[in-house]
Amino acid sequence: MTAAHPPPATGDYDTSHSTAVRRYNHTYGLVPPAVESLETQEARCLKQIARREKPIDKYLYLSGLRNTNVHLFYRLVTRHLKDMAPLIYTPTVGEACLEWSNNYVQPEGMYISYADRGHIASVVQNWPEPNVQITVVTDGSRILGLGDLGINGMGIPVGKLALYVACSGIRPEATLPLTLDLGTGNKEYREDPLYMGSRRDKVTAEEEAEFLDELMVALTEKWPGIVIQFEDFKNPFPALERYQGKYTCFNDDIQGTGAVILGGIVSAVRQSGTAVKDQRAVFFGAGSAGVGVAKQIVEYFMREGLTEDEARKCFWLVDTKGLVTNDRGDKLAEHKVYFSRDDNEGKQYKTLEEVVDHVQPTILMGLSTMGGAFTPDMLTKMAKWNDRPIIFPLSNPSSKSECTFEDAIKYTNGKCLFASGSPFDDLEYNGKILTPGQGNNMYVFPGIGLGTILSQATTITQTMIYASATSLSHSLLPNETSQGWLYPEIGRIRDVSVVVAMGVIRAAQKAGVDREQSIKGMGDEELEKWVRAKMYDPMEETERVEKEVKTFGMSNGVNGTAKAGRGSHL
Ligand SMILES: NC(=O)C1=CN([C@@H]2O[C@H](COP(=O)(O)OP(=O)(O)OC[C@H]3O[C@@H](n4cnc5c(N)ncnc54)[C@H](O)[C@@H]3O)[C@@H](O)[C@H]2O)C=CC1
Ligand SMILES: CC(=O)C(=O)O
Ligand SMILES: [Mg+2]
Repeated sequence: MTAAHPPPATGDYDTSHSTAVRRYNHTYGLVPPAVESLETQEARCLKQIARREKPIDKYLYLSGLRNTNVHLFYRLVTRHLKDMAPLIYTPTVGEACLEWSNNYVQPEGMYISYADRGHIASVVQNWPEPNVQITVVTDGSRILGLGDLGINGMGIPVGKLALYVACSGIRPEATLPLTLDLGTGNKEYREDPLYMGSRRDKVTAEEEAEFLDELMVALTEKWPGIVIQFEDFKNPFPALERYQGKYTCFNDDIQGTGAVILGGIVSAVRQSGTAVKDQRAVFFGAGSAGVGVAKQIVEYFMREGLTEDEARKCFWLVDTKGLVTNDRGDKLAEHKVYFSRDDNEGKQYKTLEEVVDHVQPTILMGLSTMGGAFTPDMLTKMAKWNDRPIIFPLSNPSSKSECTFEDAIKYTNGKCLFASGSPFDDLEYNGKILTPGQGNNMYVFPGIGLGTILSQATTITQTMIYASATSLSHSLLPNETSQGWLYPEIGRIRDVSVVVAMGVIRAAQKAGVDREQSIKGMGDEELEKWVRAKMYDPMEETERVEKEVKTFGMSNGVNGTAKAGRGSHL
């Protein structure tokens, strides 16, 4: 390659490109001669996936595909999302993270180490894509329910951003998977010769805060307006508080999860037949997700007419030490204080069983990382106390789910309203096929990101997050509602993301944090068209490049240098 001809990007190797495009991109002769239809390409991929037995091998094949033919990867994922999401996201991404250093083949994102402090900006400069619009950043300290995986957590930013591209049409090259190498509390990794992160213990909270301050400046100076999504940090509350009014950022585990579960709970409460004021929710897990979800539902209960105190009192949070109470004797982490109970009359409830018996809840929510914690006995009791108990085992991946769909149905005699964080298969029960809901933030974060980018919002307000939840609940189609579904069919997620993005845009406009002037006066129909037109569609990519090369190539001669097909992370 000469300096005048930068090396082809992965999108340029697409076998659907015509000879003219291949000549233009200097890939002629670098791929097999046949010019293939999208159907032929897809058939080959599906065959290769089917040939592999283990989900992790399918994951590795798909990673390879994304890195060699990015648009084909996204064509496959968008057209087969129900089958592909469990492979590129939870549960398989959990296994991919556990084995990240062992399976490493190629760079797929950016790593910034604690040793880089003082010159983070210069590391950020190395990212080869000029127009990044969104990043998902983790320090790997709480990857799904799998604990501190250090830099092996990179699978999560990569997976979440793949969903951004597939589900809300953000262009692949506008995404930056970012993993902070701040040490790991995982001794096994630190001693593993193949582990690819720093072999030091986790930095302190103060050291991390200082590091993040520098990172936020570096990211926003390089890419003004960049949306920053915090993901899978062990204690993300302080950073969210510090940055949410200052940068265009949100925390997916607190806010995205809060919104997605709120979206499902609105339908579940309606179907449960129990009035909002009579709802009693036991939350197993009082961390980022537990508190984030509970707070979001408090807001909903208040909009339904309860006072804040009445709404707050509908929640009983349980952590490793039992029911969170004022007089438990330990110093509560700040984020738990809001829900701490004062009506326990001096009695402490140490286990989930005790709390469940004490409260007799209408809602049982699991965000604890404790697989199997919802026992048959608890599920049976939930069905005894309620016509339609709400059972949401939300921990990921599947091995951490507080119960399976099968157990929830079996022990509640098919009565429960169910959603889990990771997918479960449909189930036949009493001659009927039952479909489980997937209460996973993947239903909202793509729309939150897209709406924020398109409205050019300066910050992501609580009203924008709330709007994502209500938009999600409104996105259910009549045939989905009539079957009692709590979440839309997963294959429709691109349409759902449009609805969510529109809700987010409207909320940004109302809050006055938007900067995109051209859409201010648009009605809903016009706005929807505008949003859809802005979305990357991998199905149209071949044609788009073809046209671009025809126009651009002719005016620049055959050896043009525009990277018409660029689209990889790197
Ligand atoms: N479905 C979804 O969209 C989402 C699911 N999650 C899942 O929720 C789980 C928790 O995530 P975070 O809240 O961010 O983690 P976290 O570490 O902030 O909180 C975990 C909570 O569970 C409690 N816990 C842990 N072990 C326990 C035990 N043996 N007994 C009682 N309580 C116990 C901890 O005390 C803590 O309150 C993870 O599995 C994660 O994958 C998180 C975000 C989104
Ligand atoms: C889904 C997600 O964000 C989590 O499990 O952490
Ligand atoms: Mg997460």
